[in-house]
Amino acid sequence: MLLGCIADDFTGGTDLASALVAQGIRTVQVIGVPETGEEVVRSGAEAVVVALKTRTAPVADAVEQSLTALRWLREIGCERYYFKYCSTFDSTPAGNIGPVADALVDALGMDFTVICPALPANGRTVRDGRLFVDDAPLDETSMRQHPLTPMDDANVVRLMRRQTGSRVGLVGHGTVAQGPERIRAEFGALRSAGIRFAVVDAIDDHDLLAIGRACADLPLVTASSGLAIGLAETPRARPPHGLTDGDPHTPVPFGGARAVIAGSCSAATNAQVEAARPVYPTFPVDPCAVVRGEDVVTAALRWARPLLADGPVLLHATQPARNVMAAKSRLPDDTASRIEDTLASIARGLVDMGVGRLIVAGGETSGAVVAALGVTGLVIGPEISPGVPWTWTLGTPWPLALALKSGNFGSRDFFLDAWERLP
Ligand SMILES: Nc1ncnc2c1ncn2[C@@H]1O[C@H](COP(=O)(O)OP(=O)(O)O)[C@@H](O)[C@H]1O
Ligand SMILES: O=C(O)[C@@H](O)C(=O)COP(=O)(O)O
Repeated sequence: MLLGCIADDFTGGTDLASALVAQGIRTVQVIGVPETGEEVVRSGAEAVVVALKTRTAPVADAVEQSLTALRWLREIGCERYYFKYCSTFDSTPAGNIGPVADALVDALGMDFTVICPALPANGRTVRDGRLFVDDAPLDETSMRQHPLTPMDDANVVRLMRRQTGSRVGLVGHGTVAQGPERIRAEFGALRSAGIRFAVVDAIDDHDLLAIGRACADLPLVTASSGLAIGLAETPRARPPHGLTDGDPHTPVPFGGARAVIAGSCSAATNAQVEAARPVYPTFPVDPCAVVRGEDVVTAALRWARPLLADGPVLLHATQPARNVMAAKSRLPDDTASRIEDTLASIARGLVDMGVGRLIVAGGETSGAVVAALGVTGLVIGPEISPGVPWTWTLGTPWPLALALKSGNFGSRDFFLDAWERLP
């Protein structure tokens, strides 16, 4: 059975695709909705991830794009669906998780599904409906100061209730710990009581396996990538592989110069920039210069050109989240998207100058960069750290090695060590 996945951003897409590949599921990731499904069907994929950039889009736009993706996935023969959002439930005050989940449930003629953001591999757990990052409630982490999706509440039930008129319930850990049959019975009880969305507690992968089994009859689940471990009917012992492994068309990245572009202001990316700054030549992209309309792209590329032959370069707009919040009232509303455009143009210029191995930090930033590079699909390669694989690009004149890193993923030395995972 073909599993059709809709991811609300591009780093989230590679996170999910990598988790599915690790389950032995042949997975392909496409960027946006392709014109035709022929190539995907021919590839023999068992799962398809459609990566959208809908997390911070206006609600109606996010809903429409997600429904278009669902229609396409149905056309190519999918029978089960997975709406992937962030393990820190990143959303704007108006949505988009609730409205998109409602629209997908309606379109599939369902009346019930799960809300399961837990991702224990990266420290995200849900206890009594509250989302924790390691031991801190979500609203006490740097996510409170996120430039686009500040999270001021850790209670996922409440967050969902803000975003949907549908009824939201909770399956607590006491139930989850009793295993799939008990969870399924609780789903039945909630459903009979008119609950449409059940937020499900999960503390570890054992819980996610049980929840995955309990979801076996649901045509749609909504979750972070965590639930992927519970979805393989029988987890296979195959070694992890990408879509085209063993296929004569497997793209081979040509190598080329190395660069890191960081547009995330999340805590992990700040630490990674700090660790790389003493080691790599570094170009800070100044948000004030961007909003003043200075030609930051030309300046950055002129700076990078003579350095590329000697090793990786780092270009970042990254600043501590508290500084970004403090500057917010002085900068125009479209600052974040102008920075994304700037970083995307820099990425494009770097690739034209011979960069063939590129790390991009930040989900929205990755969306902008991937669009500027004309990438149509990604072949999933080796995992660098949980949720971040190397990928090979499809649709570019030659395959690039691209790592799309979620803002808060990866260890402090990620930018320094990631290259070692490349074949
Ligand atoms: N110094 C800054 N000031 C304001 N916004 C910024 C700054 N640096 C980056 N941004 C914007 O913040 C957003 C970060 O989002 P994203 O790339 O998704 O990172 P993350 O994965 O951490 O959520 C992007 O829109 C980016 O352009
Ligand atoms: O689920 C997750 O945490 C990630 O897959 C993800 O979506 C992170 O988003 P960004 O931090 O915006 O990259």
